Parts: sequence; structure tokens; C-alpha cells
Amino acid sequence: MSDTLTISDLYVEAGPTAQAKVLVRGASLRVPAGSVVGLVGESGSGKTVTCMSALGLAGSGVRITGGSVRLAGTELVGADAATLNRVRGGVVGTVFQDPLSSLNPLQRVGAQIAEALVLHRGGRPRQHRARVVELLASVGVPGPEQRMRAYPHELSGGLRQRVAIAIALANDPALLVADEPTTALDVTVQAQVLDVIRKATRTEQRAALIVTHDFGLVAEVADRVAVMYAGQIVEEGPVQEIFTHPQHPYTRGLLASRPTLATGRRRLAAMPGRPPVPGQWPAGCAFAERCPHVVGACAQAPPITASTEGWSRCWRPGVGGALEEVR
Ligand SMILES: Nc1ncnc2c1ncn2[C@@H]1O[C@H](COP(=O)(O)OP(=O)(O)OP(=O)(O)O)[C@@H](O)[C@H]1O
Repeated sequence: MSDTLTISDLYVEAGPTAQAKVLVRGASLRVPAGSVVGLVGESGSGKTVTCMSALGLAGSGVRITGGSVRLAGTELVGADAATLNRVRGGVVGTVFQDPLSSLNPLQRVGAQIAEALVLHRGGRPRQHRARVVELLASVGVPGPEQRMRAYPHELSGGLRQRVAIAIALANDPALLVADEPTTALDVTVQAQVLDVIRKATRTEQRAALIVTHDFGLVAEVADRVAVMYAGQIVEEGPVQEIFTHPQHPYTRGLLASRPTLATGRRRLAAMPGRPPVPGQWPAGCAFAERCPHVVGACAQAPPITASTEGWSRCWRPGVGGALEEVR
């Protein structure tokens, strides 16, 4: 299967060149066409910076210093503003955690969807009315003809996120990037919104990259997963394989932490061979007596990320964020 998105050996820095902070170090990631990939890692590991800088959407002061990003055949690193504008909203649609901050509070939601269509397809907003209704219906907004006239604050959080997804999907993008799309929602609504994202990808053969700290969400929705730690992708592969045979200690630590999504938890529990529960030293850990940390429940700083059954080693962030073994 060809890749819709290929990120290769990406380096990203921030701050003045002389004292630049390296935020992403050699990240490589592929999102095959028609598949859902979860980019998972703890807060601050560099997930958002990786995705946003890859799409040319990183904040000021953040720059790519190496690597390549190919989206549907177009190289984005070093691309001019016109190419990036064509790609954003056209080839890739983005959804963020908080729809209230991504939607314009002063504009009716239908007008905002129509605006996305006008931007890439031309014409006047009212010419896109039928497509707006169709989009709202496709993301499960009931009564789309009425709801398109609502302002964002008149809708529930779940409906607002559906509207944000409708905007992201407006121009039939090849790739949907969703950054913590369900974190701001309560648990039942989370499952519904994930369902919308899954349908939007599976039925249209569209690829999706979902950024999350929640392995349960990945278990629920993704085909492949990439695990990010301290600016590096430490492990990448099919979800089932990574969940049942995690190779990297950090992945094991993440898997041992409690996923929030009930359905994801059920799927995880059904996978044989997953790591032990947090808070306990695994049987046979060679460092149990010397090391003060416990799996997934470390109170120290910097934390040791994992020491689980089958691993006789503990790891912690070392110089420059690289993992070093604790001896
Ligand atoms: N504009 C910036 N300038 C300097 N540092 C930045 C900038 N943006 C992000 N960072 C730093 O880069 C690191 C990675 O941030 P990022 O937002 O990508 O993490 P994340 O894994 O997405 O976490 P979260 O889930 O909390 O969003 C953090 O240490 C953050 O402080």
C-alpha cells in the first residue's frame, strides 16, 4: 500500500540558533493510504510539534532543520507558501482538541464550513449549501438544516467537535490529522466522535493520523501506532504487534498506564501477553532492589519510564533527552 504521509528523519528546533532546543530528533513515520495511525506519547514528548511542523503549521520560532515530509506525493519541507496553502485544508484536514478555540464564535457553523469550501473550490458560500448539509449529516449532526444556522456556543461540545471534523473533511482531504480530538469531551461523547473519525477514514479510504496520549484510543481506532518519547519515535508498527510485543521499555510503561477509553480497555484486555499492571515490580526484575521506581507509577523526576516483565533493565531520560539505561 502506498503512503499518504511519509515523515523521514525529521529534526525540529526552537529558539535562537545559538541556544536552539531540539524538539524533534530524527522522527520517521508513515501513514499508509486508507489507514489510521496513532501517534502516542506522554505530554511534552513532541507529538504536536512533529505533526504541526510537518504540515508547516508550527508556531513562530519553530523550524525544521532536517528531514523530509511527503504528503500525497508533494514534498513539504522547504515548500513555498502557495504549496503549503493548497495542501492545508485541501489535501490535509486538521482537527484539534478544543473546537471552541478552532471555531469562530461570531460566525454560524454552516458559514464556517462553507468558507472552507470557498477557500479551496471557489464560488460563493450559498452555492455550497447542499454540501454543507451533507457534511453535517455525514458527521452525525442531527437536523443539519437547522444546526447549520447555530453559533458554536449554541452546540454541545460533542456537536462542536463534529462541526470541526466536518470543516476538516470539507474538501475531501487525503489525510485527516486529529490532535487529541476527544480529550475535551466526556467519555460517552468521546466514543461517538471516534466513531465519526473512524467512519470518515474507513469508508472513504482516507488516511488519518491521530495524536493522543491515550493507548486506549489507539486500540480503539488505529491500525498502526508510533510511540514518541523525548522527541524521538522509539517504536512503530501494527497496533496488535506493538500491544502484544512492545519492544521498547517506554512503550511498555505507556501500555501499563491506564487507558481512559472503556472500549479501548476492553480491546487491550483481550490482547494476550500485554504488560503487567502499574504499581508492581515485575517478577524477576534484576533492578528491583536498587531502583526506587515502579512500573508506570514513578514519583521521581526524571521518571524511569518502564521496567516490566521480560525486561531486566530500567531506563530514564539522559543527556539531550536520549534514553539511558540505569545500572
Ligand atoms: N514554540 C515553541 N518553542 C519552544 N518550545 C516549544 C514550542 N512548542 C512546543 N515546544 C516544546 O516542545 C516540546 C514538545 O511539545 P508538544 O506540544 O509537541 O508535546 P506533545 O507530545 O504534543 O504534548 P501534549 O500532549 O501535552 O500536547 C515541549 O517541551 C514543548 O514545551
